[in-house]
Amino acid sequence: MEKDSAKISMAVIRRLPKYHRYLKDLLDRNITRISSKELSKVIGFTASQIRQDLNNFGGFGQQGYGYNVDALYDEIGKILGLDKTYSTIVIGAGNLGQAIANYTNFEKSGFVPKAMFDMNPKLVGLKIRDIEIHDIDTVEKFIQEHNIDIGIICTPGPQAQSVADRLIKGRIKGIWNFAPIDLTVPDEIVVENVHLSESLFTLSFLLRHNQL
Ligand SMILES: NC(=O)c1ccc[n+]([C@@H]2O[C@H](COP(=O)([O-])OP(=O)(O)OC[C@H]3O[C@@H](n4cnc5c(N)ncnc54)[C@H](O)[C@@H]3O)[C@@H](O)[C@H]2O)c1
Repeated sequence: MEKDSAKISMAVIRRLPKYHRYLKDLLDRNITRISSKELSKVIGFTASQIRQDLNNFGGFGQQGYGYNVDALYDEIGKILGLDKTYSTIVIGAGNLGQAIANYTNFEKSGFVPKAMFDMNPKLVGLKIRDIEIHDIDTVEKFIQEHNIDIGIICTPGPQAQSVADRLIKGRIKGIWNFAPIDLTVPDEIVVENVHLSESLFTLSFLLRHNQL
């Protein structure tokens, strides 16, 4: 039986996209069946970790057979919510916002960009691919009228909280935050931060300690 998803640890949830990515790779190589031991070799988690992780969602494996790669890929995709499509908007149409809007792979995974928003009047009215940049003052109305699920914050840090407040007022469901601040949001709003500098500084630490 599937456990209540609220009881599944974030550590397990954070590993699921990696399972999904490796399973896709196996499917691309026409590998349709794999044991937890073999999966462990390719993915780098222990076989017992893999069994434990997947048991959280009902197992999927069969003793003596292993995992059906196709079924497991589909199931993990469903658990991740990738069997649905999401409407997204990008706030901040600068370097990063434009790069995200130009990246068509998110759309292929079901994250459909509906609009961009900026406070700079020189950007308003322009398009990135076919995605129009709107005035930030219209964002709340746009979210409600187009039933937007996810707001992607690509503004500088000092503006990010006020942007998040506007998204929440428009009743956004989730925020993907690229600004280097921790947002304060109500419990029902889901936030996922991508703090690129923290990742870079971790690399810096590893480089430094590698050299000692
Ligand atoms: N560019 C990168 O590779 C990168 C890397 C790491 C982190 N980030 C973070 O991503 C964010 C964006 O970076 P960038 O390089 O794209 O900056 P940028 O200056 O090129 O773009 C920011 C855009 O946000 C707009 N903006 C500012 N305040 C706004 C508001 N209140 N409402 C709507 N729009 C507003 C600006 O007009 C501008 O167009 C920053 O927080 C930055 O720290 C960027």
